[in-house]
Amino acid sequence: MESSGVTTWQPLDIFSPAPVVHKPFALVILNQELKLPLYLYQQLWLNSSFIIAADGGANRLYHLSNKFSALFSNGLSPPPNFPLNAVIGDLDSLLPHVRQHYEEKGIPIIEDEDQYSTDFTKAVKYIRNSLERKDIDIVVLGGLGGRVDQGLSVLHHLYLFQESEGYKEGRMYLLSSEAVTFVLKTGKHEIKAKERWIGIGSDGKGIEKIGDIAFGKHVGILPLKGESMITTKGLEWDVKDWKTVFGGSVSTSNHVKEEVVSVETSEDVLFTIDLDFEGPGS
Ligand SMILES: Nc1ncnc2c1ncn2[C@@H]1O[C@H](COP(=O)(O)OP(=O)(O)OP(=O)(O)O)[C@@H](O)[C@H]1O
Ligand SMILES: Cc1ncc(C[n+]2csc(CCO)c2C)c(N)n1
Repeated sequence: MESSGVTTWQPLDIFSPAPVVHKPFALVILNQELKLPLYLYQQLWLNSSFIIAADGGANRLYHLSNKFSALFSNGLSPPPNFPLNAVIGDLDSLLPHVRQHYEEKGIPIIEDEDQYSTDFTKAVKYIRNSLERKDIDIVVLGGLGGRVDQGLSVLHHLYLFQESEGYKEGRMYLLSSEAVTFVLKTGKHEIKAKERWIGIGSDGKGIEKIGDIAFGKHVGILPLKGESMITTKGLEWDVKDWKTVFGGSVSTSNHVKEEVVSVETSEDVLFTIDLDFEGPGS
């Protein structure tokens, strides 16, 4: 979505029951607790076309499926189904019974012993190496909580995996239960920052329930590689030709003011905005 040199973003569209800007995306499941409500996972699965677990990420998905299936034990509506296309990694975290479960379903378990790349990067490369998915957008389920080296490695690769101009390799979104984070490359960006979706899900009692997902008000814009000059519009503390650099100034805990936030940046920066949701199944 690029018009007149402006890259537009509508990140919450990944949860939309009728996505307007997103084609089906790939999901990568990291080995981090899956804490969103059920209806949001259902919508993410409906909106995605390829789902890869990075090693122990498969344990998390297995646990999620079991947790929600338990809610559906009265048989009034079918339990949620979270299909998986492959598990990849050095497989030191994949639990034996989880491995057996997915093997019995015929899901490929791909062992890659490389000790110079993480299981997250193995998963992303696996997606990018498949011809028909080489430029698909990727939503990464996992966050920056947990191990600091892993979190920073994910951020580092969010940058490395999107090196070409114009997001030619596809865009990547890091999705935790708290926030959506993505890389703004050099240039002008407009981000729809006040969206809200009404999600429809089931609670296992045969009743369709409704939950809401929206962005919260908190925004951070952080330099990724050296210093960057940024100009923003639509935030409570807007800046103009402002130098951001670690060791100098960074914009954290800023607040969204307008429907659309615009950011112009001289170098790639990270944009993060928090999530606000309610509804059944969490
Ligand atoms: N404690 C953690 N904190 C943050 N992220 C994590 C953590 N553990 C795993 N991840 C993410 O999930 C991916 C899959 O995790 P995995 O189950 O393979 O754990 P690992 O063996 O410690 O990871 P790796 O082999 O990639 O170093 C990792 O590559 C990483 O991106
Ligand atoms: C300088 C350097 N530091 C750390 C590692 C270790 N390492 C990096 S990624 C990875 C895979 C984890 O599944 C491992 C073990 C290395 N090879 N080289």
